[in-house]
Amino acid sequence: MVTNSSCYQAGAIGLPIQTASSWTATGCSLGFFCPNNTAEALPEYCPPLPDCQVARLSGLTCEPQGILEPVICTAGYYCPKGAKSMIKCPAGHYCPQGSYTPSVCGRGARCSEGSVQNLDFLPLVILIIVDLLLVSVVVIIGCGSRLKKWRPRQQKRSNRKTYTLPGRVRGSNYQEIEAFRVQGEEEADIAMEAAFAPPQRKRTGFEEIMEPEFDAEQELGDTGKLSSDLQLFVQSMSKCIGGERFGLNFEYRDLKFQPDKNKKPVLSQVSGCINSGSLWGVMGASGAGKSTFVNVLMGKTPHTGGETKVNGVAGNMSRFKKIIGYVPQDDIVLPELTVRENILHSARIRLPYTWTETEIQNHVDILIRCLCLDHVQNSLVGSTAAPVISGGQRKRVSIGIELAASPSAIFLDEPTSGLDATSAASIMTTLKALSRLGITVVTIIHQPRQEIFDSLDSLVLLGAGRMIYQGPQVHMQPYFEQLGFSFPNHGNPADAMGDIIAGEGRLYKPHGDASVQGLIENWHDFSSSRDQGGSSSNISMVEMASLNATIKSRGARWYLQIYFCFIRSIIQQFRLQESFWFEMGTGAMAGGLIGLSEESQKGENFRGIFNEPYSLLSSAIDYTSVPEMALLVGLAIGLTAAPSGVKIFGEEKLVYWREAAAGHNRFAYYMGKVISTIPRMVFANLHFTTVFFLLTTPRISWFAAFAANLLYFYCIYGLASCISMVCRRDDGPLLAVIASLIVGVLNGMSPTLERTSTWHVLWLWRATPGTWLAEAYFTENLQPLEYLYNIDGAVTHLGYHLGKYSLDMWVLLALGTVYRVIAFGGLRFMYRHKQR
Ligand SMILES: Nc1ncnc2c1ncn2[C@@H]1O[C@H](COP(=O)(O)OP(=O)(O)OP(=O)(O)O)[C@@H](O)[C@H]1O
Repeated sequence: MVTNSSCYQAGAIGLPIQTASSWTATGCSLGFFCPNNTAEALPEYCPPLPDCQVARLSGLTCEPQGILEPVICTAGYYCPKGAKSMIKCPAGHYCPQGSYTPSVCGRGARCSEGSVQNLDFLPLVILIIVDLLLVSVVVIIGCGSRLKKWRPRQQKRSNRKTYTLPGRVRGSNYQEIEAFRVQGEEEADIAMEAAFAPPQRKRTGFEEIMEPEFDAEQELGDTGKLSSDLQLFVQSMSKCIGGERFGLNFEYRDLKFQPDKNKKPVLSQVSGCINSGSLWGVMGASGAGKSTFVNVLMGKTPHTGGETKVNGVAGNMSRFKKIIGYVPQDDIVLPELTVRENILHSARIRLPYTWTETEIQNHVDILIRCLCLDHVQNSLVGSTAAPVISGGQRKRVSIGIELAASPSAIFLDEPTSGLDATSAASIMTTLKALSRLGITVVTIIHQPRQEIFDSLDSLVLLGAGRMIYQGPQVHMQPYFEQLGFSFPNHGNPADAMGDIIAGEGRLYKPHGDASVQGLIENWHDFSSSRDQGGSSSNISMVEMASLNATIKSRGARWYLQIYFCFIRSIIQQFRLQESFWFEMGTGAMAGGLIGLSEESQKGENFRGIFNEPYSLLSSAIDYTSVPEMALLVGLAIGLTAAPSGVKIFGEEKLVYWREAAAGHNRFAYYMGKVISTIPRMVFANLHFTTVFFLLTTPRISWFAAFAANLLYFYCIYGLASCISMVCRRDDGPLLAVIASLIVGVLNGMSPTLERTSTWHVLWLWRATPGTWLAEAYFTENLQPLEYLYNIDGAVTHLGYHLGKYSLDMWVLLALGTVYRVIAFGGLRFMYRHKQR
């Protein structure tokens, strides 16, 4: 029997409203208990007293306003169906407000009786274990590499020690003394003699070649006379080339390059040929067209007129890019890798796919010895700002990266600029030796010193994009003298020549025409009347077929290239540990700060209108705490991941361009990078989510939050890689952070998605990962409360979809992938644009 007296008994003003329809045989609705109700005394809502009204408007619950009013089960208690009173939450469980059954706490949680939230420490324990493992791995690898370096040093030191032993054995290392003891005096003597034979320093191939008595032609014909390193290198090369003939012969006739926008050609009427077996120098004043000439010859820049032939065969030059090496002026090497690692990566990617790892390692060993880099092979290359090896050694590494691919021709852009005299001479010695191996070596050179100039065999002199001279270096001076120029008796002829071709010829020819234009015309007349510095030696069809087969066989399979790029990137990240640990620290700190701001809510981050018929009992609604939490998560991940994403993708554009031009698989490079960021994202996310979760204790499960956050990390890394493609290196981190803040803020909290749809810009919000992250959080935090609150009201108000967690995850994955595709497309576009 319903009685109105219940309200008056409580002193409330107004008439009671029957909520009888909610009454079932089992009692009142889930999450409530109705202490005084029976089938005869049905639940009633009594208008609240002012104090209670204030409390409800503040989002708090208040005392029941009548004895028949249903009571929401308070936090720390649960109210099973039909219960007449609340039951305290048992130990090992937690009971937020409105619980009808206690929820089991996590395995790592310590939930005492009456707990309101699941404070699970298990993820924190896992995080600590993971960190300890990571630190151990770092320490073990660090010790391992130190030991690797320390052992040979120790070996050397112990070799130097002198021990006095019976008999005539003197001076040994510990092992040898042991050998002496074990094997007996006579046997040990033999061992000692071998051990103490004065160390024969191997002369490198290049030293051997540059000996005055060295007869290159003869020695190349008879490899038996070459030094052992060089012999091995020749063998290795010939295995790669598929024969003894390494070099490419370039022939060009009336070569022209005129960009679309230029009124005048950059290069015109350039004819001649460059044969293998000698060291060529391309010289000319600044802007004379040297780089353009070399780029056209290599096939990097397509010529707009004339004809080029390689080994007598005309066609697209770029098909030879796998067997042509190009050493840029700036040493584009990876500073975090060692000398050996830089060269080895190139060898693994560019040598024939049929080569085994042992063969590749042997090839690299020989090459490193030939380049005199064996003593620094395990040293980091370092950057120009913080060098570890010398400038000359860096240049050798840069050359080694190209030689590792056993190229048939190698082009170098000012390989001696910025080097001291000794290093420059040494580089030229190296190049000369390479040319003697039969490799075609062409180098752009600026104002060479006398000894460098003397080491050149042949010259190509350009002026205003036209040919001024091409032929043997020793014939250059007589040629100009015959034109009326007089060279100083004791100066460097290269200096005088440099002045003449730069338009300062008047200094050396006071009378008559000394202009560049005159020189061009003279050469034109001269070359028309004679053979232009030798003719290109054509090769037979069989040799050409073999060359084509060689080109086809070059390069590791694409999936192996992905693997090699992945490994290289992991090594780089390992060497840049500070940045890794900084990201982990930032993740944990951001998780902690957000967690602290949400901690006071004790996991109660949604309050809606109670399901009918108890809607009148509802306190103030809170629809925005969940999207607000997602917003903070998005911003925190943006701050953590964006700078790292830029650093990983943006600092190596030059390396990418160099490798792409050398025929590396561009997709493999990018994929290797992308995959290598996954462990980093997982660890950073583990730090962020664990700390954030521990303080916030939201209703979303730890795994669901981890997955959503991880995919958001994936999106931010992708976005950062896009940013790094379009902006300057220095601006990258800041712009990436700004972009990640924007996509984080556009998450549908304010303005709501509902509102944006009325503005017809919902698509913009739906195109940002922030919205999908917020929707995932919304779904996972609200769905468990569907029995208690009218969730549809929140859905209608905000515009998120409910129950679409999987879809949200897929969309986040897709968005992150789209960002990467855009970044990769941008990288390719910029590469093409750069080539033009
Ligand atoms: N793709 C291009 N579009 C327009 N102009 C170009 C292009 N390539 C080269 N040039 C112009 O052609 C001229 C020759 O350029 P190039 O780089 O070949 O000269 P260089 O002799 O190598 O000069 P430097 O010694 O200063 O490097 C320059 O004035 C350059 O601006």
